[in-house]
Order: sequence, then C-alpha cells, then structure tokens
Amino acid sequence: MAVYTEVREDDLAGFVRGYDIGAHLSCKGIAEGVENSNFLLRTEAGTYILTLYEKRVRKDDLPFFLRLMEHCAEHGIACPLPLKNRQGQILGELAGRPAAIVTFLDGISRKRPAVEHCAQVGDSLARLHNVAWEFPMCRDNALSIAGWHALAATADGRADEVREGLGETIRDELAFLDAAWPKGLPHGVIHADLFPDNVLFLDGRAPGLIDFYFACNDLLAYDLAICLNAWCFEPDNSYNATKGRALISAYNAARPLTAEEIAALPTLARGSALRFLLTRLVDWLSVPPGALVKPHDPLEYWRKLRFHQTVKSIADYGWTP
Ligand SMILES: Nc1ncnc2c1ncn2[C@@H]1O[C@H](COP(=O)(O)OP(=O)(O)O)[C@@H](O)[C@H]1O
Ligand SMILES: N[C@@H](CCOP(=O)(O)O)C(=O)O
Repeated sequence: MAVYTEVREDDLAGFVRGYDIGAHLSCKGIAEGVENSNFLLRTEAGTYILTLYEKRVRKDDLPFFLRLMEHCAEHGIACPLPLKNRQGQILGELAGRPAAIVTFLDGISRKRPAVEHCAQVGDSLARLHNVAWEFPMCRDNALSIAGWHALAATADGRADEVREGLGETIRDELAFLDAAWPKGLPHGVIHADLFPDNVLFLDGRAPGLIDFYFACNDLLAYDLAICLNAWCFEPDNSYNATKGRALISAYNAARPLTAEEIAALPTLARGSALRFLLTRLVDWLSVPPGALVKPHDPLEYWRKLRFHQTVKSIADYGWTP
C-alpha cells in the first residue's frame, strides 16, 4: 500500500484549481510503492500523478528531485515532468504534506525482465547520466559507504535473527569495502534505485523512468552496479550473464566506461548488494506488527553479494571491453 495520507475532496479541488489543468474528475490511490502517497489524478486536461511526500523524504531534498526530473524531461529523457502551478512553483502543500503533480507515463513495469529489457535499461541509464551531467544542483548520497556503517549499526545484534552469521558477513564486507572502495572514478547525478518497478516499458519508445527519490551525486558506475543487481539475477538468484552482457554493453555504447570503472565494477556491485541488503534488513527488523506493508527480502541481496564475492573481473558479468 502506498497511501498514507487521505485527501479531503474540497482540499483536492482547491489544490488542483491552483494549476492550469482544468477541474479534477477523479483521484485514485495507487497501491504500488512504499515511500510516498501516490494518486492517479484525472482532470479535464489529462492524467497525472499526484504525490504527497511522506516522512522518509526530507522536504529540503524535494527541489533537487523535482528540478532533476524537470531537467531530464526537458533534455529528452522519458521521465515525469513536474507541473508548475499558477504561481510558477513545482512544489505545493496538500493535507499538511509537501505535494507535487507530475505527468503520467504510459507503460508497464516488468517483474520478469527479458534480455531486451536489460539492454533498454542499460541504454536509458547511460543517457540519464549524460543528461544529468549538466544538472547544476547537488545532493550527497546518504546511502553510500558512510551510510552503510550507520545502517549496520542500526541492525547491530539483530542481523543473526534473519540468518545466522549475517552480522559477521556484514562486518567483514564493510571492512573489505572500506579498504577497496574506488576513488577518482567519474561521478555525477545518479538515479540510485532503477529497479524493474521503476521502469515503464512501451513498444517502440524508450522506457519511462520514474521514482527519482533516491537520486544523488555519486559514482556513475555505481548506478550501473545497482542495475546489474536489480535486473540480471533470476528468481533462483543465479546470475544471468546474457542479461548482464546486454545491460553493460548498451550502457557502454551510450556512455563508454573508463578502464578504471571496468576494473572497479565487481567492487561496486558488492557495495550495491550490501546497500540493499542493509536497507532491507533494517526495514525487515522494524516492521510494526499489523502494518500494511510487505518488506523486501534482505537475504535476496545476501545471495547476490555472495555471487559478487566470487567475481574476478567484469568478464564474469558476461561482458569484456
Ligand atoms: N509518472 C508516473 N507515471 C505513471 N505511473 C507512475 C508515475 N509515478 C508513479 N507511478 C505509479 O505509482 C507507483 C508508485 O510510485 P513510486 O514513485 O515508485 O512510489 P514510491 O516512491 O512510494 O515507491 C509506481 O509503481 C507506478 O505504478
Ligand atoms: N528498490 C528498493 C526499495 C525502494 O522501493 P521503491 O518502491 O521506492 O523503488 C529495494 O528493492 O530494496
């Protein structure tokens, strides 16, 4: 479920009147998603997404996310465009929450992506990096290596409730990554959460990219590592080298990887696996009893991490320069 805040009809009508999109015709809560309250909003002018930003999103970060979407949409990336209200603002307030209206993207997310979807995502990710390169705002990645230590401390002592020995695995991996994390790689704005549920496919056009609410400044190849983890493993947790080859090669065709990025990819993939293992673990251990939310399985990322620990070079991901 992802409607945390209910909106009163007259408040909604007043909010929509603040935009030049006609009167609202319907507004339905969207079940998918976990972070914010999302509604499918139909007005006399078309279909939109209304988002009310909930507690985990810092209000100060919203201009970064919304301006980034605006920048990318205006530079040819298929992503939501935040609407300006009559005062020219892209961020407003509704039901006591920061709120925005963005354009609706057609398309279907693929729970079981095929090789061609991985290639399209690799291409879209590289294009996003190329376009976001010129975006003038910055946001540090709170979920990079320093943030992983904080997450590990939050879960400290309880990781073994999920799997015996998991606490030690996390400590060892953090020590490895502290020593091995690459320095000096190309960096810029990354999406940081380009999972299959955040990519909408439609035949004959570039896929639509949504959910920019983890976007930040970090290593570009780290974003590629996130996608390798999210797109190239099968439901039995085996790595699919054909998908990996398609994803990396399409990325490389649109933004050629440097020799240093190629050498660092196995370490970046380990870091990315640990990042999602840790956020999922913390969420798993803190689900309030009876909550209407199904936490993601942290052990999926423990299995992916174990695979990356065996990787010697990028060739093991199915691609060679
Ligand atoms: N611009 C958009 N166009 C079409 N569907 C969207 C758009 N934004 C969000 N959605 C729908 O809403 C769902 C939740 O959005 P998302 O941004 O992933 O939420 P959360 O940040 O809470 O996880 C998506 O899975 C998708 O179905
Ligand atoms: N992609 C993350 C969780 C974030 O969820 P989203 O619905 O905001 O994409 C994970 O799988 O752990």
